[in-house]
Amino acid sequence: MSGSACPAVTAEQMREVDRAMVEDFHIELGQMMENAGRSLAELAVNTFDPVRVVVLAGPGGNGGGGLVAARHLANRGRDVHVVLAKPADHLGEVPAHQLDILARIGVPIGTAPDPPLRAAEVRGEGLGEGDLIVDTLIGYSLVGSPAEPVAGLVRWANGHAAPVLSLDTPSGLDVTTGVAANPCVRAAATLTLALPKVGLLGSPEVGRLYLADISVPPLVYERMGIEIGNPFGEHPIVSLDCGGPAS
Ligand SMILES: NC(=O)C1=CN([C@@H]2O[C@H](COP(=O)(O)OP(=O)(O)OC[C@H]3O[C@@H](n4cnc5c(N)ncnc54)[C@H](O)[C@@H]3O)[C@@H](O)[C@H]2O)[C@@H](O)CC1
Ligand SMILES: [K+]
Repeated sequence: MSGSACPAVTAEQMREVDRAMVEDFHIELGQMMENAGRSLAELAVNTFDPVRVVVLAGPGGNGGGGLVAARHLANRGRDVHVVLAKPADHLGEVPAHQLDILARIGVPIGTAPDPPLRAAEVRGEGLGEGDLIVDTLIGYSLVGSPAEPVAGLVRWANGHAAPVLSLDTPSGLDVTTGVAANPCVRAAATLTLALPKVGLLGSPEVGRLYLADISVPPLVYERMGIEIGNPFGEHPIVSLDCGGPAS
């Protein structure tokens, strides 16, 4: 599927999709987040095959998807380290549930600025090209330019040789206008959810663009007058460049 052939939506339209999912169809946020995070982990393994992964997680729905991905990556034998942008008590209810699970299964969790991560870097054990940074700091609810401590994590990610995989959008990129804030994550790949967002198409910060199913019933789109066809007819993750299953 080419990016231009697929209908793209604004943040406002995507928010309406998410509202309809929860309120009209009773598909819970946690279900969508599980789909998002599992697909993110799948893409991370299939595309980057990392040994070590640092998951940067914001307090909202985007970060929640990152915490789900962290669980799946740890289950699949990857050395995962989570860095929260805000203290745990700032997380929304559903992301907080995901964090609780991670703590119970023993995934290391730090809060920015993250002393263990910095100590490892001082010892020369910083991330290299074979490792991966997963960016789930801010999604479609970005307002203005990333503020500290998110901004520091964005700069940290951009300063590493390790590639960055972003969820929904590179953090700092406005999904509607396509304007990249300062700072903005420069992703090697971005997995966006349900439908591409207009601001992602053609943006150099996005890298390779993939699309994941979060189980939106066709009726949601029909009611909004959006014709999407059947992008996930063969696979729950598709590349918007080549149209095939992500490999
Ligand atoms: N809402 C939903 O129903 C779903 C959302 N999902 C994911 O959740 C995202 C949307 O979630 P939310 O609406 O909770 O919000 P986000 O996770 O996009 O971000 C909101 C958080 O970012 C902070 N923030 C915003 N602008 C900032 C700035 N300039 N500097 C520093 N912090 C800033 C806000 O204070 C807030 O804590 C989507 O992009 C998608 O990735 C998916 O998990 C699936 C379903
Ligand atoms: K993001």
